[in-house]
Amino acid sequence: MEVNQTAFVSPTANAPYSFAQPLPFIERILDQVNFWSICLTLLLLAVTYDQFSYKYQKHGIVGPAWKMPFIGPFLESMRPDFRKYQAKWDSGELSCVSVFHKFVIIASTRDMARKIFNSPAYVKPCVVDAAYKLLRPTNWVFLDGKAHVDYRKGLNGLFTRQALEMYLPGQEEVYDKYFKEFVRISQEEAQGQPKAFMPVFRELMCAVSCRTFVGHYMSEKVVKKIAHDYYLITAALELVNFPIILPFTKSWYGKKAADMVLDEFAKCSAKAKVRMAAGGDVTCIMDAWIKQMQDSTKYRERIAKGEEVDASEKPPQLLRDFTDWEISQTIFTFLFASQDATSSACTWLFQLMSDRPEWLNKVREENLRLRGGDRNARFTMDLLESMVATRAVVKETLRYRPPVIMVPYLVKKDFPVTSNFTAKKGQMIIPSVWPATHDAEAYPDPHSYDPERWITGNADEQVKNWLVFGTGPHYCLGQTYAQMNLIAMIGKASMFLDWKHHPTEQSEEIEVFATLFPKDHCKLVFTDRDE
Ligand code: HEM
Repeated sequence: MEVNQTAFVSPTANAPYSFAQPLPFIERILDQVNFWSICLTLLLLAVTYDQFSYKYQKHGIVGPAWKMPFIGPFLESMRPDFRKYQAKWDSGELSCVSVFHKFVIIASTRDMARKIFNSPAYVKPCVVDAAYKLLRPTNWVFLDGKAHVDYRKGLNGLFTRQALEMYLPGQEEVYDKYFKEFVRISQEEAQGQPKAFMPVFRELMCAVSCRTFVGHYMSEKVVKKIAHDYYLITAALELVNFPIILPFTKSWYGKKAADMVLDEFAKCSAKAKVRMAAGGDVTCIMDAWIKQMQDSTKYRERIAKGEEVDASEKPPQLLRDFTDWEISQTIFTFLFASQDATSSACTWLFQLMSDRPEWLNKVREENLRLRGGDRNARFTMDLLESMVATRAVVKETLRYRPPVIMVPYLVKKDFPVTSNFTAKKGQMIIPSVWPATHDAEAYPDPHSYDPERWITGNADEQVKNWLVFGTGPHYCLGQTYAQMNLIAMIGKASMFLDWKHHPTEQSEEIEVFATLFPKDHCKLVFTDRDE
């Protein structure tokens, strides 16, 4: 055959080609393949992978045998049930759940919790999933190692005894106003009937925090708006959220509320800078911080000019200048850290004091006695620090109903938690607080409320179990402030108010709304107390 070498065809390409015939059974399968069967197969493979990955990660610790495909107990975590947490703590010193892509390890015992709090080489706080989005990933609380230690050092000066004393008048002003409001709400709005006061306490705590953090730079109207919208932020704080923020979901509303709060704090910062530069006195945390920055700048300028500056004039911490936005982010972490925890403690305190009138009487007697019988004598640190019964009542409330029951951490490198279990990088690991504060060895009869253990007992010696404010490099920065504030509040309330708790079947049941609250939200009636 003659081959035309100039033709654009190749003999092989032109050759008739026939597919090899598949085996009959493969032919039958191929006949049945369609879009849906491919999808179903992929889904089954993904479910199998999800289950096996969970089983593999769980190796060596307690947890459900299988997980609900992909979402795990996500729906349950949207309605947290305290009894389920308790069941988890009781199930073993390490247990687990897997929600979406996140494998979560729960450490129950005191020693296991302490080990995690004190292992900064392996873990760093992650608060909860949504926190990165609300507080912003650049926020200082997510700093790690030396960067965190250095940043925190710059904030320590805001919580010294001397600094806390300067914030007391602002706090007292808020209590004066809100105690009148409690009586008005009970008598006018509720017409003398029991009313759930938990939302009012949340507003009170938000107002106290805002006054302490940003003084009078924020109007009362804005404080009320923040107190109201803060609910949306708390509601967004589920342990693990849907991975992206979808419009009109809790995370979406929470983020909008957080943006509003950040904007307001940034405005306060701008105002505080002007006032402090003009020589204003320190009335709040923002003032104290900005003053330190401005003092540092002045000191540096003097040194740069070659001036001889006496060592005593050097500010205790030399700070750089922070922008309004940076200041706002940091002040927001204070509100974020305090709002739910102090509201929880405040609600339980009012409930417990009414239910234990013998302790309320001791608090009242102590507060009047230490003020020389004059209930109008103002707060001082000396006064607050000299209270024995009032301190015991606050400490016992925090032990009996620790507001923060667990603190989520992120594993940043493989962490050999026990000899047969290693938490893997990227997993969440959660030291628990509740079991440590309800440990019968440290606190005999742990489920009874007994402030006496802080007076004649040895509760103060149980430092290893006192995890209410965490421990390790991230322990609560505001712990002294928080306790002093609660002592001041309940002491003053005892002298100016009478209140009656109307218990319901749910008063002793615990609701988890980021922190712990009585399920019926604490039904009270307030009346004025005569001198
Ligand atoms: C009863 C009230 C409070 C409780 C029970 C509480 C509890 C806690 C706990 C358990 C932690 C985690 C500690 C850790 O990971 O080791 C924490 C951290 C923190 N708390 Fe509090 N807190 C309270 C009030 C406050 C207040 C009023 C402020 C601020 C004024 C505050 C500021 C902070 C900050 C900034 C952190 C993070 C510290 C860091 O990462 O270095 N807290 N708190």
